[in-house]
Amino acid sequence: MKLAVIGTGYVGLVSGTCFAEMGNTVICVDNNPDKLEKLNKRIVPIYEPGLEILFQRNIDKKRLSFTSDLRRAVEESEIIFLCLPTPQGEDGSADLKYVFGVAEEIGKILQSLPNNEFKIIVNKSTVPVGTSTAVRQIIEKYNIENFEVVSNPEFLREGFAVDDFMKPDRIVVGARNPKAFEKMRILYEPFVRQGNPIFEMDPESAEVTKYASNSYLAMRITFMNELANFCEKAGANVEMVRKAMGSDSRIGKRFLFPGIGYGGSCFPKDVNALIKTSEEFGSPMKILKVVDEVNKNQKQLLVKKVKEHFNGNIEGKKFAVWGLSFKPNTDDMREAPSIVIINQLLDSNAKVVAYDPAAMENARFYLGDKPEYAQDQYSALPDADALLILTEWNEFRNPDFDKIKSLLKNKLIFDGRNIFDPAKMKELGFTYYSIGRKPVNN
Ligand SMILES: NC(=O)C1=CN([C@@H]2O[C@H](COP(=O)(O)OP(=O)(O)OC[C@H]3O[C@@H](n4cnc5c(N)ncnc54)[C@H](O)[C@@H]3O)[C@@H](O)[C@H]2O)C=CC1
Ligand SMILES: O=C(O)[C@H]1O[C@H](OP(=O)(O)OP(=O)(O)OC[C@H]2O[C@@H](n3ccc(=O)[nH]c3=O)[C@H](O)[C@@H]2O)[C@H](O)[C@@H](O)[C@@H]1O
Repeated sequence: MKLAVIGTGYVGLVSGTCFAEMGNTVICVDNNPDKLEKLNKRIVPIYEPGLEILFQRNIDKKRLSFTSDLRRAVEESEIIFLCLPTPQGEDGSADLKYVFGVAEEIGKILQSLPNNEFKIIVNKSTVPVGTSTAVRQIIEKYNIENFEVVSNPEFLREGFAVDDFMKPDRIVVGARNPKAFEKMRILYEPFVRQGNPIFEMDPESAEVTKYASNSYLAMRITFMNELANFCEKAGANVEMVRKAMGSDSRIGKRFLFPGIGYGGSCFPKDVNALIKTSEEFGSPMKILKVVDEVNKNQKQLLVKKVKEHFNGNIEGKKFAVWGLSFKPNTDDMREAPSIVIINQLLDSNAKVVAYDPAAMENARFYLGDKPEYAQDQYSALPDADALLILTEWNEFRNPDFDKIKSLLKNKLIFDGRNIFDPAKMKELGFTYYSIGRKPVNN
């Protein structure tokens, strides 16, 4: 099939590349000249494991190309995917200016085209209920009839985006037109060969499914974060509780890891957007307000522990930070807990030397040159008063503890991701704070 992908970010680039991998011809459009320059020089502008090889192969095969020319992309494609940003607006709701702006442009383009071929405009961005209808109305203003707007929310996770896209747990397609359902079925069948379902529904249900899934996962993490804080006070070990809880098949093992609050470009904004839309429809989801509030507090927790350890004064202290991205296997810094934590440390006149395997360039955008950036994990340590672990990159899991001990000023670790075993830390002589477990004092 001939496809266009409008917006070549985390979702657009992965979707476009994976569609091309299945033999489709995909034109990706972006209006960011720097990004386009990189893409056209065959440079993947994001860190996403497994993407590079598919990206290069499909460019070689001439199935994947990049342009700023929206008109050509729309003209040459039967299905047009919108993978545009839907950031949080000032009042918490999703800002739809990118989606509506491109819908207007598509309307104008379709109106000016000589032929009147059936086009499917697929919204893959995360958008509030009713957006597909609004997009339809925008395009209809240009007297276009032979088209359908489909809602096809995306569920990929950064860091696993290629795997998630190639083998999705499920595909959700919201539409009203049987021809559109059929085209979408044909497009997605190669991705669900194992028998995972394609759920066909109305666009409103599809739009709500996306917010429901993200908010539910955010709620689950938040439950575990509150539970962890309680466990710590009550002398229980949240890691033991988590494993035993998760073994109940009704609960499941995944997404029960407590930490320093969920971050990323989606959970925080999507929870807020659902709070806002549910209020607008007069059916407020009160539980999500608590989720958002608890999550904001959780991001403050580690610095609270640090300050308590140093009797409230960390002025002039130096902290080594391992991990900046909002989670491992990505360079994405959007809403990363590290931003809150490092700013708190700096505001208290402490020094920070940080290292991340992939996110240091993006971190500079959010944190500037206020923290120092180290070349590798160990060069962040010399003379630091403590080590803070903010992202659970695999390479931090089994470090050279002797080296850590020799480089740090104090044998002191604050672990925001529970990557070490407290008993081992005791044995190694560290003072060790983690989440939802008793501190280890040495
Ligand atoms: N990042 C993720 O893991 C996931 C994101 N989503 C949703 O997908 C949507 C996109 O998210 P991301 O890919 O993370 O955003 P992103 O910010 O990485 O990418 C968006 C791209 O759209 C481009 N763009 C903006 N206006 C444009 C225009 N008028 N014409 C052409 N290109 C334009 C930007 O330059 C950027 O490259 C959001 O609604 C998000 O909530 C859904 C599932 C997963
Ligand atoms: O809509 C989106 O953008 C995507 O949002 C999340 O994906 P992502 O933000 O890439 O990352 P997650 O793996 O979900 O992690 C989100 C945050 O929750 C935290 N988290 C995750 C799991 C857990 O058990 N505990 C926990 O604190 C992570 O550290 C991270 O800060 C969803 O998992 C995807 O299904 C969805 O498509």
